[in-house]
Amino acid sequence: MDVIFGRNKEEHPEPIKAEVKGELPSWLQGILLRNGPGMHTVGETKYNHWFDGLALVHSFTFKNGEVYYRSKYLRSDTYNCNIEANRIVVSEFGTMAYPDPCKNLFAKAFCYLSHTIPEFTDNCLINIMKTGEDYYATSETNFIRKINPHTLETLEKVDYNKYVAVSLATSHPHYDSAGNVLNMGTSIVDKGKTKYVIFKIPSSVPENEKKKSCLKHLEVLCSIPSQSLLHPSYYHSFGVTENYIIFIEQPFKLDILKLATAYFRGVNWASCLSFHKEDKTWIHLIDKKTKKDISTKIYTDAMVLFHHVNAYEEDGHVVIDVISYPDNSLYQMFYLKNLNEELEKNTKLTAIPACKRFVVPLGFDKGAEVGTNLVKLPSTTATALKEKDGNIYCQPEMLCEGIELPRINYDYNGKKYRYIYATEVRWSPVPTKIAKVDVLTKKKLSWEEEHCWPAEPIFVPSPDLKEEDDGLILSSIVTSDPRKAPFLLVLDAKTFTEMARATVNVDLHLDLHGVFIPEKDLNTERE
Ligand SMILES: CC1=C(/C=C/C(C)=C/C=C/C(C)=C/C=C/C=C(C)/C=C/C=C(C)/C=C/C2=C(C)CCCC2(C)C)C(C)(C)CCC1
Ligand SMILES: [Fe+2]
Repeated sequence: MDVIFGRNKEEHPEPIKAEVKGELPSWLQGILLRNGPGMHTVGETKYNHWFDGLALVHSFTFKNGEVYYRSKYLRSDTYNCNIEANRIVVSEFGTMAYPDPCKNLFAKAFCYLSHTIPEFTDNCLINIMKTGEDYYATSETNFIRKINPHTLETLEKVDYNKYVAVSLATSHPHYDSAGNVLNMGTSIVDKGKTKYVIFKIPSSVPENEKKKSCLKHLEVLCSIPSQSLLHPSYYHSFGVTENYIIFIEQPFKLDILKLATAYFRGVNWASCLSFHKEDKTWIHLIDKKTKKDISTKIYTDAMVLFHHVNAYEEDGHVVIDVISYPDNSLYQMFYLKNLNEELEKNTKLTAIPACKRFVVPLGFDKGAEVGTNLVKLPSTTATALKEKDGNIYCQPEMLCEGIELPRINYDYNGKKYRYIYATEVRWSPVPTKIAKVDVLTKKKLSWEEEHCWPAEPIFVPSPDLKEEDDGLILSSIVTSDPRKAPFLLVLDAKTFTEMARATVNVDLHLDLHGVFIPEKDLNTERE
């Protein structure tokens, strides 16, 4: 399995024509742009964790029935410094790096404080974000990197901190119908406070500032104080509905004192995160109009979640669908020392990922008796019990087990919806299938093929979309058999049958997330 997780991948910056089998609809024109780790060894040094690898951005361009593949390492400051030194000199989440291994601790500290290496990594390997006409590679630090979506060339480095005081920000922003970005980040011990900050990046800039970036007009919408100054919660995504922003404050927390001393203690940042199974998970609903958390305190049992699927309002309730775990074993699973030939044995999750639905009642009867289930939606078995102190305790409904990397038809984001597209996983990090889950009937359709490891499936709506699932699914497929070439799979989203595949004879990397950019959104001047 080293072939898939650990081996450095070659970049292919010049377009390679793929061999298309089947029929691609003529309206499918644009670029599927994806991001993920591609290099885990630099010289003699190796990262510890799969999420540490150097960002390799790749794309499939659809043009008049043909498909072209490209890939290019993000030329981040991190990449450039590492390559120049021929060793890992910039720390990542799971790997603490020391620029000169021969130095003693004091010399190392001096080197660190004198900024001979970039302060924090700009190895943006998780996702792609669109702001206005610009595309950025993103991770979870305060740095994002602009890229050219046509050539995959790396452009300027942007520090969120110039516009909003956050040390961490998610790589799963939301977009409203006008294309404005909504994201959130954590401001750590800033002016004596630790808080979660929700901000908006407009999709356009005033006419007289045409050359400037939308980030210059970033606006803080509101913030939620962290329950603890030195132990803010870790989060990887959040949810939105028409009137609310949903933030789940899980008991998977950062320890700020440990983080601040990690470098000198010789441990990685990941070791400064811990799961407190005795704590509660708080569900915050922030009213978009008042910019405040609703007054009732809502919680559920301790859990860990990375991906929100969707959320919506229905008859005075907020419905929140997430992929959850009973602990943080997912992160442990991706340590490279486990991802070898023995992977199925070494990397066992303690529970398979579960897609759960939480339902929060809004305008409930304040005089209801303690112990009453306040959820009145007939379609769900999720409950919300009123407690003595006025808090509400939510218990979810299980929608489906064994799915991760969820996507939806994004036109239904924040609205009542029916279909989830995701990869299927059981106990180990091997994505065996892609699935379409009908949350109404709980029926599942899936696609699988021997030796195929499918990536996150992306839904592309058809131009004459009438129903939610009128469109295509795009998923890049890595193969574990070296005799079988990888390909980009195109499925009919309704029936989940194969429409076409575009095979490329390259060492395709297993990636994380991405976007499909329809031709109309592509600025052809930059080509
Ligand atoms: C802490 C801190 C810091 C740092 C930071 C960092 C460096 C971060 C990074 C981070 C990161 C970098 C993260 C990542 C994450 C990711 C995730 C969370 C993911 C998830 C995923 C999943 C869920 C998966 C899935 C899959 C695949 C991919 C394949 C196979 C199959 C499966 C499905 C399993 C600083 C210094 C600034 C300061 C402050 C604090
Ligand atoms: Fe993610």
